[in-house]
Amino acid sequence: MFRILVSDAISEEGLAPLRKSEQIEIVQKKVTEAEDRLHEFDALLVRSATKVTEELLSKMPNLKIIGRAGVGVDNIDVEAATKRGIVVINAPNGNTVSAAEHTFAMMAALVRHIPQAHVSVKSREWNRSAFVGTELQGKHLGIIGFGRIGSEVAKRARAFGMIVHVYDPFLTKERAEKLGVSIHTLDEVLACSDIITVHTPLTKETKGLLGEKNLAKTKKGVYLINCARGGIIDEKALIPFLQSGHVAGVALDVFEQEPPGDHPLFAFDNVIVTPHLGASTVEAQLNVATQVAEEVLQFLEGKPVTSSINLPTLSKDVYEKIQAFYNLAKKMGMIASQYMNIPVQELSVTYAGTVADLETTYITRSLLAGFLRPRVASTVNEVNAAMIAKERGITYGEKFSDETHGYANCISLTVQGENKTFTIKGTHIPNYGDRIVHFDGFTIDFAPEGHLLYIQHQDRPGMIGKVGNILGEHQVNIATMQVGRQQAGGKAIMMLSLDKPIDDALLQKLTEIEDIETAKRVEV
Ligand SMILES: NC(=O)c1ccc[n+]([C@@H]2O[C@H](COP(=O)([O-])OP(=O)(O)OC[C@H]3O[C@@H](n4cnc5c(N)ncnc54)[C@H](O)[C@@H]3O)[C@@H](O)[C@H]2O)c1
Ligand SMILES: O=C(O)[C@H](O)COP(=O)(O)O
Repeated sequence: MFRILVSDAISEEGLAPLRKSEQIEIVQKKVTEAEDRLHEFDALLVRSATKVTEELLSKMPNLKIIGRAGVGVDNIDVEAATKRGIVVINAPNGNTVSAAEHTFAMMAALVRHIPQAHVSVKSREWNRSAFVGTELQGKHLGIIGFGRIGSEVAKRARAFGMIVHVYDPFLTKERAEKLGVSIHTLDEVLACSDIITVHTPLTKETKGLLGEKNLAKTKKGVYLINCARGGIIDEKALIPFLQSGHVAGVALDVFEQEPPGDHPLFAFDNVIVTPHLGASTVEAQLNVATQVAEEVLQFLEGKPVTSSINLPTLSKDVYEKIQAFYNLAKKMGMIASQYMNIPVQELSVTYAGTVADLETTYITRSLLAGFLRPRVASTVNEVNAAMIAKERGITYGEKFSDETHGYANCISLTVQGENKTFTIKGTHIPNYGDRIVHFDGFTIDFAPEGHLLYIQHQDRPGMIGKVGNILGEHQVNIATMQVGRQQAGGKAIMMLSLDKPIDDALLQKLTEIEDIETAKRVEV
């Protein structure tokens, strides 16, 4: 049973595909109300309210995937999740339009004093002169952060006859031209805008972006809007600019602390606020829930997720193309790790032939995960393999070559250990399977699966028989046996596939056969 904890309000209709599956149990509870079952859950679905901390993750040892039904993942300790091999996905575009529309609603409300007029009329006042506003048409709108939402806001601004100025350090000239905006520096946007709206994620760079220094660069009478993340506009720094009238008004949908409680900004009549409603529409919530549900189903079926925060994004057809190599690489990593059971410094993967034209990053991650798995007690997978390798001082890299050794494709792994370098080469033959075709300097041909027994020996008559006899005496059946040698009478190797694993005593017995130099078990 795949157990999912839904700890924030997520659209029931969007979750329907998950509810239909008999393999899935959905529990809708706050994490604080599900303490007794936290250890059971395979998946956790959240919005922005649930804080997915390292501490929470430590209580959820079975967690495999975190689904964020929305964009921002600043409420999730992604690094801690990655370290645990937990994939984090989000719904990057499900609430874009709703957030852009909410931004515009706040903009109109701000410059036309709608909330204040609403309260006044409901208090039986009829004070029309108190709420004279300004038009949006002809005003200069500064957009800081020109991604999905920022660009949707720009479209609406142009429809309102506004002049749009954009600051986004990652915006390419081509995209700016395509979207019909000109790129400005932050200072230019601050200096020329009548209204400034922020649409960046909350990061180290954007936290306090509109703090005292940059607020001082804005036009007197500027209006500010934050429907992105609390803290991008420094709430404390705002106060003197409101007191002096430099800032004519502020619209906040998000806060540094949510809920904000009794906030000093609420003392200002020209600060209008909403409780993080940017994505709170029927449409947005259906979109994000549907997207997350689809991703979780993909994950459950062992297929690649498409909107992962901590994995390379793979489309379905790319995954189908690389899957055979992804599996081969993982097995090669596992074999190399068990064979080279010594500390290693570097893994070098070379791709040749048809595999070289594919998305090899993912294949390499699979190989790395396979290599680390026999060496790490906790979960190791494509999500955390790179982080674990770095922690263990293992570097890895990819190369490409034309040398396929006569195969249509060839993956070559060279492992650099203390005083030992080991190379293994593998190929995938469609409709036949995976083959290891080179092993530690020997040409050989065996399937990388099952209970393998590697033996290095002197090339003498009768060696194979001696090994076979001892295994037979111990009721260990040989499924396949492949041999390789560098030259007659020299060094040689056997790779046997056994019907069951062998114990230490039998392994020791094999190493005692004359002219046998090494015997190693390898489980794939
Ligand atoms: N209020 C809400 O309910 C609501 C709804 C949806 C999204 N959001 C927030 O809005 C943010 C933006 O959402 P999005 O979908 O447009 O994300 P996005 O990733 O598409 O766009 C973010 C943009 O910010 C830019 N950026 C990053 N760092 C910057 C910096 N230092 N200065 C200027 N620009 C910078 C990026 O280049 C990118 O273009 C999200 O991170 C989320 O926190 C809030
Ligand atoms: O980042 C987002 O998607 C928005 O802030 C929406 O957050 P919510 O899902 O808590 O409404």
